[in-house]
Parts: sequence; C-alpha cells; structure tokens
Amino acid sequence: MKNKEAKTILSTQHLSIGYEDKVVAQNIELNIKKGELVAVIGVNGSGKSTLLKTIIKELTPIAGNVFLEEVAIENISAKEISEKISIVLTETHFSKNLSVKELVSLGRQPYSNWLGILTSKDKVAVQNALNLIAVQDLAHKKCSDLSDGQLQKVMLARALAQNTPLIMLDEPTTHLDLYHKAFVFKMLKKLSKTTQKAIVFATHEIDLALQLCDQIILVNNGKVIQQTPENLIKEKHLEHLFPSDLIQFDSISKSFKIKS
Ligand SMILES: Nc1ncnc2c1ncn2[C@@H]1O[C@H](COP(=O)(O)OP(=O)(O)OP(=O)(O)O)[C@@H](O)[C@H]1O
Repeated sequence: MKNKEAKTILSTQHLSIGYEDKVVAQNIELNIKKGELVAVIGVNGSGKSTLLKTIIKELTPIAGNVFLEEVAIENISAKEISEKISIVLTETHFSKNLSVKELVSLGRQPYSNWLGILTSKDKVAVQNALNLIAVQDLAHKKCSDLSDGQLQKVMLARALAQNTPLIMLDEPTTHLDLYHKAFVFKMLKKLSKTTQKAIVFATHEIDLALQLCDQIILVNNGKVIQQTPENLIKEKHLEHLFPSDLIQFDSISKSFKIKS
C-alpha cells in the first residue's frame, strides 16, 4: 500500500504544548501513518519529551487537539489509550527481579482480567513478541542479569506484546554503543514494516534518523515541523539547528561535522 493511502494513526491539529507558565511550541500539525518510522529530533530542552507526553495524555494540550485513529484523545479513556499506544521510556519503572518473560507479559495488562491471569491468546502474543525481537533465548533470564542493549530489546518486546497500532519510545538508544544504536534503529525500521505499526521515538541520533526514518518531526525554537528526511535537508532546516560556532550540517553526507 502506498503511504499516501495508508491509514492515519496519529494526528494533531493546531496543537500547542507546554506547562502552566510556559508555552513550549505552538500550532503543531502532525500526520503519522501506519507502518511509518518517525524520529522526533531537536536540541536539549526544545520540547521533544513535552510533545511525547502530550500525545500519550500525560500532559494536557494548551490548545488544539491530538487524535488517535481520528478520535480526539480527550474522548479516549486511559484504558483505551493503553490499547492504542505502548510506551517505552528510558527510565525503567519495573522490578528487575522479573524474568524477561514476566516483563514482556506485563505488556498484556490492558487486556488481562483484574487477577492478571494470562489467557492462551495472551501467551501467544507474548511468545510472538519474544520471537519478533529475537530474545526468546533470554526468556527465563532475570532482567537484572541483562546488558543495557538486551534490556532495551526486551522493553521493545513488551511494547510489541501490548499489540497497539502506535509504539512511542523516549530515547531508545541511550547507553548503547554505535553498533547497537544502529542495530536498534534497523530493528525499529524492520518492525514498522513487518507489523505495519507506527513507531515514533525521540532521539539525539540525528544522523541515523536521517538515514533510516520515513518521517522526521523537528522541534526547534517553539516550532514543530514534520517532513521526510530528504525534504528536511533540501529545505535546509538542519543548517541552523545548532549554534554555528562548533558544528555544521553537511547536506552531501547528510551528517553534522565538527568545524575545524
Ligand atoms: N514540568 C515542567 N514544568 C515547566 N517547564 C518544564 C517542565 N518540564 C520541562 N519543562 C521545560 O520545557 C522545555 C522543554 O523540555 P523537554 O523536556 O520537553 O525538552 P527535550 O527536548 O525533551 O529535552 P532533552 O533533549 O534535554 O531531553 C524546557 O525548557 C524545559 O525546561
């Protein structure tokens, strides 16, 4: 299916984000479709986390609306949101005493009964998620015994077990070496295509994001734009992202260079 015809998973209209005493960005118009891998980039403090938190309804918009599959989030309950968005945060808020399988099973919470008992459908979803991320061999390991890279993958498996049309991640490659950063990026790309889920993640890895993502959301100076990597470069949006005394964007290699 061509992306133009693909179903919109997440959109915003006239959205302004921020806090009681501070507007972080205004007039945000996003449109993210099924199967797209989307990076949210911007300098420190530009508003990436504020945007993600507003989309998952942790923060209330200052103005405008966020829509999930074309329904305004103000009309969607917390339970329904957990069936639409799975969230992977950098900070781990779970007991590392859990085994990998137990952690991935937590992804089924939105669907399980109040006792948290897994049905056979839940068990299949957990096994599928472990297989998709290729962490089935770790299933019985304790999370405390995993490397940061392995834990990162297991967190993704938990998100997949939740089986939502949208997965959102806040800086999923922090603490990883360059090889494992590239590994996670490629895995996200593959997942977005094989599962047709929309995957949106905040990252400081701009060079990798430009190489692999379908769309980029750039948060800069109170403005947010969504473009393909090609258009972002063509329209020179990256040239003035950082103060020009130290680094400059090289549109040929599509990467930032340190000035000599
Ligand atoms: N709870 C809060 N109340 C008021 N202002 C806040 C709050 N949290 C963040 N801010 C401010 O909002 C702005 C955007 O912050 P945000 O954390 O969204 O940036 P970011 O792009 O995610 O940054 P980083 O790359 O450093 O993680 C910053 O100026 C920050 O100081």
